[in-house]
Amino acid sequence: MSGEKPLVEHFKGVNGLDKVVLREVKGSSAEVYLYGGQVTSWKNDHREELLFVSSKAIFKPPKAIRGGIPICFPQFSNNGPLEQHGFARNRFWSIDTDPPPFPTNSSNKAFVDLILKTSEEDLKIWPHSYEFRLRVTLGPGGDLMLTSRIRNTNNDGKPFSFTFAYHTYFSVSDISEVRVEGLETLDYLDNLEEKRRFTEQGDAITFESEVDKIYLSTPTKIAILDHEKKRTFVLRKDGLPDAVVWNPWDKKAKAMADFGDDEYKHMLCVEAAAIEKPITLKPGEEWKGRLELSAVPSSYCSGQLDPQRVLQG
Ligand SMILES: O=P(O)(O)OC[C@H]1O[C@H](O)[C@H](O)[C@@H](O)[C@@H]1O
Repeated sequence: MSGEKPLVEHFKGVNGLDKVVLREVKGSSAEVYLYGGQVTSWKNDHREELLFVSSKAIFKPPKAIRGGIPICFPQFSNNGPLEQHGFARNRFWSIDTDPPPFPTNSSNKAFVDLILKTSEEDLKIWPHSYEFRLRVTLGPGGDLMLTSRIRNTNNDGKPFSFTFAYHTYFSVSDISEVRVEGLETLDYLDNLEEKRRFTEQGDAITFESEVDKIYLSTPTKIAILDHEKKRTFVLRKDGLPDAVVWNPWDKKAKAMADFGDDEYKHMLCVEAAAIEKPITLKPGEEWKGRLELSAVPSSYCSGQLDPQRVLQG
């Protein structure tokens, strides 16, 4: 081991906030802030950043960090009485030193376990006792995997319900060069049309204006093709039937204090989520939601390959 960097290291990040850095021998890495339990960086083995974080992101409570992978829990968006996207993204998580075992691939050695639990303060706004365990793993090939395990620990016998999203901000070369595959022909709720339900028409999804849609009952695999970068992100998910696609475009970008005016050109959110049908847990029950991201150089970005093969392969 001498001379080799450890796979998991603890550092102070922006504003002295604690962060954990995961590395793999070939050079890929990931960073996780305890604030928000939020992944803020994922780099491939060429050390290229794959996630978008705004240059104006505010790393300071109570503001959530703008970019990376914020966790929306126990409420997605404004679909309920809580603050937008719930409170998990602006709470301090802890390192989970003794996580209950769950099946994993033994070749995955770069991982960190975080935990968020009920606090006296949060009981006032969401009167439920829970344990939220998050494992972030960087695979030997540079894949990024997030597993959330949420348990109802109420001792008053009461169930609780929640909605959830991994609000992933992908870094893209130019939004007008990007195509999303896997959501064609699906039904979606349009947040820009009072959450009315529509059916997606036509081919793969491309971008030329603001978009804020919740696609329903989506396949487990979605691809984001970046023609200019010749890179494809493949998103695989489990336990998360919905997928949000969001780009604020120019006007909304200008209205956000923690987002640069032109940054909308270089990001796209595709969010594995459970929104339409909230998850309900009885005391003692646990829910699991998994997201797996990979970034592959894409010769098939040229459109020469059948996208169905890409999605099913
Ligand atoms: O500004 P935030 O609270 O982080 O939300 C950013 C965006 O998140 C999701 O994608 C929602 O669908 C959007 O409606 C919202 O604007």
